[in-house]
Amino acid sequence: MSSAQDKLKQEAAQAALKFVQPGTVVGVGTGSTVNYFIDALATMKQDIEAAVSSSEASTVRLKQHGIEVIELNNVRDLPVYIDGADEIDKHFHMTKGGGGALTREKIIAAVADKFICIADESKQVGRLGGFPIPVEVIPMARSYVAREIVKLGGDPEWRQGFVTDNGNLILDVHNFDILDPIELERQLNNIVGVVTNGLFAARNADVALIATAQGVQELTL
Ligand SMILES: O=C(CO)[C@H](O)[C@H](O)COP(=O)(O)O
Repeated sequence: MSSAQDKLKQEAAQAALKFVQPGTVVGVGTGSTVNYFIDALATMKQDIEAAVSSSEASTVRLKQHGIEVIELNNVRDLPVYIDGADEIDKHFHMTKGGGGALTREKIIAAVADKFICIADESKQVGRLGGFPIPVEVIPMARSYVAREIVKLGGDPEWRQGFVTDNGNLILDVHNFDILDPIELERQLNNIVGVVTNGLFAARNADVALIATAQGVQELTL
């Protein structure tokens, strides 16, 4: 364990186990908090049917634990999706995609009945936007999308050297003044060449498990 924050991430991840329903497929996100969740999920791998994964990295870790990973296209019922966040506000709107897995994360979140967000307390914010908003972009549209984002009031920065699992690029957008996350999510997704963006507002979390020094808080709206 490298830090107090890692310990909190691990506690939030462990608390998510109670939302895993035996005999079902589990949706699994991406990131350091989710890595702890995958390790915890391994202790009950005999009880679940399989997992669907939001990234190649999570797939590797799941398989290392002997957890079967199946294609989302073969899943009809997905009771829960468990994932971290870069920021979460009081409406459970989130910024995600620090790890670049936002598109697959958003797809699985859309399919799942419940989104369980696991995070340490540093991720709680009054207003989204301190963490840059990642935007996944088709490579040939990078410059055009960047110019359109400037018109919306953001400062895009190309995450150079990074390619998503889908073969696309990421623009990290700084300095948005986010008064209405649902509207900004929609506006960004309307730019031609954008695959999706890291605002998870139209589909927010249902439950937030926030780890603090005093224990894990289970929050619902
Ligand atoms: O959206 C994500 C990856 O695309 C992660 O959930 C987010 O970046 C939080 O990561 P971590 O748990 O490492 O703090």
